Amino acid sequence: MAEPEVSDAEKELFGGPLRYDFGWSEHERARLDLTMTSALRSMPGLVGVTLRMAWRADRRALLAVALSEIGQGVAAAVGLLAVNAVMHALLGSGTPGQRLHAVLPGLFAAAAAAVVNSGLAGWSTSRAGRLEPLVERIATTRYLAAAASVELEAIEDPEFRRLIDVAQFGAGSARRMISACVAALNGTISLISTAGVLTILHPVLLPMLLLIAAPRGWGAMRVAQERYVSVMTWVEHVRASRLIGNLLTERTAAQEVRIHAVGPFLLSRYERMAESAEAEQERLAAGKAVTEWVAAALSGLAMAATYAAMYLLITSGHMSLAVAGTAVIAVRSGSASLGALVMNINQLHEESLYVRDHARFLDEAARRTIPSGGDPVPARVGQVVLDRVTYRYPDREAPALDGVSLTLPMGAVTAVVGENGSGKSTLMKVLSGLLLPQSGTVRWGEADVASLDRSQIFDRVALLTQDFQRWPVTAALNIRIGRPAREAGPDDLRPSVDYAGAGPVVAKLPDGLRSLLARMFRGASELSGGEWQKIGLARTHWRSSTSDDDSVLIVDEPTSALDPEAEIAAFDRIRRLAAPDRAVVLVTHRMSGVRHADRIYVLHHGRLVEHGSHDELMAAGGRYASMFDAQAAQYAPSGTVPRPGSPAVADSA
Ligand SMILES: Nc1ncnc2c1ncn2[C@@H]1O[C@H](COP(=O)(O)OP(=O)(O)OP(=O)(O)O)[C@@H](O)[C@H]1O
Repeated sequence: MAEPEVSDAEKELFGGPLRYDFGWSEHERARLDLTMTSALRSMPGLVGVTLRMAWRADRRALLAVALSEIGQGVAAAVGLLAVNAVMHALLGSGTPGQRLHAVLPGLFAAAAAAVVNSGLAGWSTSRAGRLEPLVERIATTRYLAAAASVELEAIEDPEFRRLIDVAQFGAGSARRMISACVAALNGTISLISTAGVLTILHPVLLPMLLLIAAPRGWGAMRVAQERYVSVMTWVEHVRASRLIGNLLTERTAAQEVRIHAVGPFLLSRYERMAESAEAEQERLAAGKAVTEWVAAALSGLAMAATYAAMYLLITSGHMSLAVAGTAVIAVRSGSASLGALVMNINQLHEESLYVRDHARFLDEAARRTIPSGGDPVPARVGQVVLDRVTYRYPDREAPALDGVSLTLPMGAVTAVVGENGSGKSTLMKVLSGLLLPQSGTVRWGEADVASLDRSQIFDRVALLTQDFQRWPVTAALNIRIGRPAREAGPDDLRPSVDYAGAGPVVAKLPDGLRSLLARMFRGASELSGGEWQKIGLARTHWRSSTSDDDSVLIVDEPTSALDPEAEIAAFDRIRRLAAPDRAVVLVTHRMSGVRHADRIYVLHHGRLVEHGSHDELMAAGGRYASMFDAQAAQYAPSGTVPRPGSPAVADSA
């Protein structure tokens, strides 16, 4: 496929034409295979998939739709035959009065057929209107449930993530497939009935009908294909300009947009990118106009040939005037049905690509779902032990954790330190059961996590990470959501609020704990990063305080947004969370926060290189001691630390 001529703005911004790595762009390629025959061949399978989904959703509604569509086809055929009777009566022998009288039964039959037809169409619309949202809801619920229940490893796997992206369009497509199916069924049945009536009237009329409709079908296919080619080549570029446009309105970019004058810069690039996309739209519209004109001309020629043939048949006495009159009406409605049918098959094919992705995602998600069942976790375990644990991310060469062994006794505070990328967060994911090690074991007491019920492991872990979820709900629910199944009113949550030092934060909110913390909604409040961390700490307290069994509390960089005083208080609070039935694990770069831990482990390139108490590690003078000293030096009296940019720094560089 030729690379489109994109604007120079895109080259400047992205270093060349943009290509998104999204699975759904595969479809744009697949759509190009769309030919009349392939679309027709795949039709029964596609209809089957959709019908099965609709059958499971509401079989009565589905049967109603099918019956009403078949009924409409029959009514249309009866209508045509009635028209034929009217024609015969009108053009038959007798006085005008007798002929008018003879017309009446046919007219009544045609009117009755039209009334029945519109009644059935209404019934079909109302039942399809019930099926469509139902099918969409079922498909969406399945998608969301599957996505929420897969292993974390699947969520972090780029391939699977792509499948999640692609499959999200499946539910909407399933809904649209219902209406496309109903329309296709309607088109097929009315075509069959028209074809049947035409064949009864005269055998030559059916091929004539096909000849009239074929150019229009060809035109519809060609316009659709042209559009697909264009979508495929332009989808990334259109999105690129939208991306730039969105940046101008985004809150996160707002400050730089104004102060660095990024606004006018991006706006001019947006305009240039949009202009090149508009030129493509114009080209497409011109092509469409030509194709449609050619199709209409060919169809017109076929129509003229049909009328000429009918003229010859009438003049040679092979066709009556009445049959010819009915045939004119039947040919017009038949060619319209055929054109619509082509469009519907086209749409069915397009939507089915996304429905298939949805099905593929569900299969893959089922394969990667966190297994249910397993042995129960004993209420008392005494300690959690990692024994020579190794974990490597699927898309990485080097292991993130390499033969790590450590023990977390209940009642103790264990700290894990190490430079960026040393494996601390990965260690926490393994510890919490989110990731299973590729070798080595994690044991709760004597039991290996691999044989335990994972949902029970999760139930025993409380997690507070630096990027903990800021849920767009009320402050109370933001705390209660630490254990959402447990009902709690403001009074129940008060100890957690007090524990986290979040009292003043809540007091400032317009409606206390009932205040909504979701900026996008009217009347909602906004918290600062540090205030959110206090809410997070309260949530962790709520979760920990609602468990009686031995558990592990993991806190990963909990104080990064806190001011120095709040940080000291937070570390103190976290230490106090250690209890006879709780092991606390603290991950942080703030060395002052770890010095009081019972035991400190130092990670380096995925390996544990040192462990001991603060005093032992300082005395050993190794990596921990140098990390501690480096941070302590930041707070040394001025003059002993060179200022950035000073000659001393420049000289030593
Ligand atoms: N989802 C992932 N997929 C692939 N590699 C990952 C993933 N998460 C982390 N890694 C890699 O694994 C290694 C350990 O990362 P990890 O996040 O555990 O380090 P960390 O010690 O917590 O770092 P930091 O202090 O910066 O938070 C790093 O090399 C990182 O790039």
